[in-house]
Amino acid sequence: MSTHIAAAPGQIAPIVLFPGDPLRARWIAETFLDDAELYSETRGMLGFTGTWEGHRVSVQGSGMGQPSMAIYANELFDSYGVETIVRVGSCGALTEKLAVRDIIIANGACTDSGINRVRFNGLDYAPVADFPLLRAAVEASEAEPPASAVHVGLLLSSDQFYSTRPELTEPFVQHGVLGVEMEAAGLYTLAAYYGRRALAICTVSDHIITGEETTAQEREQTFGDMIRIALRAATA
Ligand SMILES: Nc1nc2c(nc(Br)n2[C@@H]2O[C@H](CO)[C@@H](O)[C@H]2O)c(=O)[nH]1
Repeated sequence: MSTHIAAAPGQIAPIVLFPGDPLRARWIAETFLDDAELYSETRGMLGFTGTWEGHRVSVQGSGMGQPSMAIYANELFDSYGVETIVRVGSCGALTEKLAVRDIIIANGACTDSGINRVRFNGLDYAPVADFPLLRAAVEASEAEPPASAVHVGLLLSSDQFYSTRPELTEPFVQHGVLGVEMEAAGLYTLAAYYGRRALAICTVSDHIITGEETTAQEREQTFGDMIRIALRAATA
């Protein structure tokens, strides 16, 4: 057991899919994993382990924002020896190059969070994905193209959902950042610290520029495509 995850040693697989929403973790476990078993529901943040095409895979909710995500990622890496974490989440599109339902495979993640400022004493670290995992995800998306477009690019992991200074995202957009969410940069930093593998794949569920949003049915379809990419990449 760890402070926030009630799993016994060995109950969590080396590969973990990491959605923000615990109910999405349940949906992934029920939809994609055989013999899925609940290993933790501490504070309602659900975690399951099952098998996918013969590989043991776990699904753990991370919660929203880098502080919550970091609690679970630290314990997955440090207390349970997890090797690979793939964040499978949603984000908002920051550019009209993307449409809602598109999928972003994040090669890196910028952040406005204090979490890395503290960690690097005010200097700028570059949180990046594990390259072999990134490459495998791109290859999986090419081998079995999803219904929507796939983009490889940067995310902005913001600490604010209700931004008090929306104009501050402008420089990020001008430097090619594709979407905004709240967890990837912290995950990439922790994976590097522990010498493990991490990747973030996000579906665009809202559009910051156009205000467009996806329907629940569209979200489910696109989310399924993303999970298939994540599973193929993590088990390649
Ligand atoms: N900051 C931010 N986070 C977003 C946005 N759209 C989505 Br989905 N998210 C993600 O969804 C949750 C907030 O609804 C967080 O976990 C974020 O990662 C957005 O437009 N902005």
